[in-house]
Amino acid sequence: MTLAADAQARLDAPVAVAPSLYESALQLLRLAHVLPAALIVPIEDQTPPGLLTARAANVNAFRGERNGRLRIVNRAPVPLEGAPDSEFVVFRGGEGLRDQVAIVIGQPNIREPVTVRLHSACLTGDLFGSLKCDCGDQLRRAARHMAENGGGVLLYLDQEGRGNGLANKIHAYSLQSRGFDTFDADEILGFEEDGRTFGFAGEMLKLLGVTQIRVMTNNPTKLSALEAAGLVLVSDHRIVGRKNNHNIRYLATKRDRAGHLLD
Ligand SMILES: Nc1nc2c(ncn2[C@@H]2O[C@H](COP(=O)(O)OP(=O)(O)OP(=O)(O)O)[C@@H](O)[C@H]2O)c(=O)[nH]1
Ligand SMILES: [Zn+2]
Repeated sequence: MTLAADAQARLDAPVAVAPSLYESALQLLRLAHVLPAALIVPIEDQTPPGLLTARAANVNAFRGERNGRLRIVNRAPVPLEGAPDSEFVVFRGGEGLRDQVAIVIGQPNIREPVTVRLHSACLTGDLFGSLKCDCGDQLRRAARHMAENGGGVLLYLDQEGRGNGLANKIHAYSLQSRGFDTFDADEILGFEEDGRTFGFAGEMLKLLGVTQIRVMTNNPTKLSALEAAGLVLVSDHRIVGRKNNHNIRYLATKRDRAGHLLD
């Protein structure tokens, strides 16, 4: 909490390896999209009445377990501008019980390699065209590319703010307005460099019958996660948004610190 309240405090803050129980507590808070700051109070005897309890092992296993429970709950055609032959497929039962969406654009042949994009939600960029990132351009360009090139599957993942949630992303933006870069701002708030996982996205593709993929991304972590989920990666290609004065540092930071394949 001190670190979040005073960004400068991190410079000489003592750092120690956290015991695994503490890590589980932080993981629980991250899953709940609140600041990962926990007050640890040992309980001597019995658990006081009225206190919710969760086992550390269950918290640690939560993400992996939930992937196996994903299922399609609804699907319907939704014509999109530039991609009129589109269908929204909603999945439920995964991580955090959040609904996830696959948009099937055109009529991709699922027996052949299918063009796919895993797009992490970005309210500011996707909906309002924020100039701070490249998300809105990437989303629309991916949909258009699929519509014009034999179709594809666009996974719109409920991972706002690289999985930290909207409130924490805007908190991070307030730190960025004081000069911190995108990853340092998250670190000050107590988040990992990038806490997203993509295994469940692989499960979504498999539930749609997709086995071979051409992936539109600059993020190598997405490629390895999809391969680890059992999909055959046939090719990948870059998907870029327009550069401007507001996002140029963000794009360079992703390239230099997170290995994104951006020139
Ligand atoms: N925490 C945090 N999240 C951000 C920030 N800017 C954008 N995001 C989120 O980052 C996610 C997109 O991640 P990016 O790093 O832009 O791209 P990517 O998904 O890793 O890779 P691509 O497939 O190449 O687009 C979205 O969920 C955005 O809401 C930021 O400064 N802080
Ligand atoms: Zn964005």
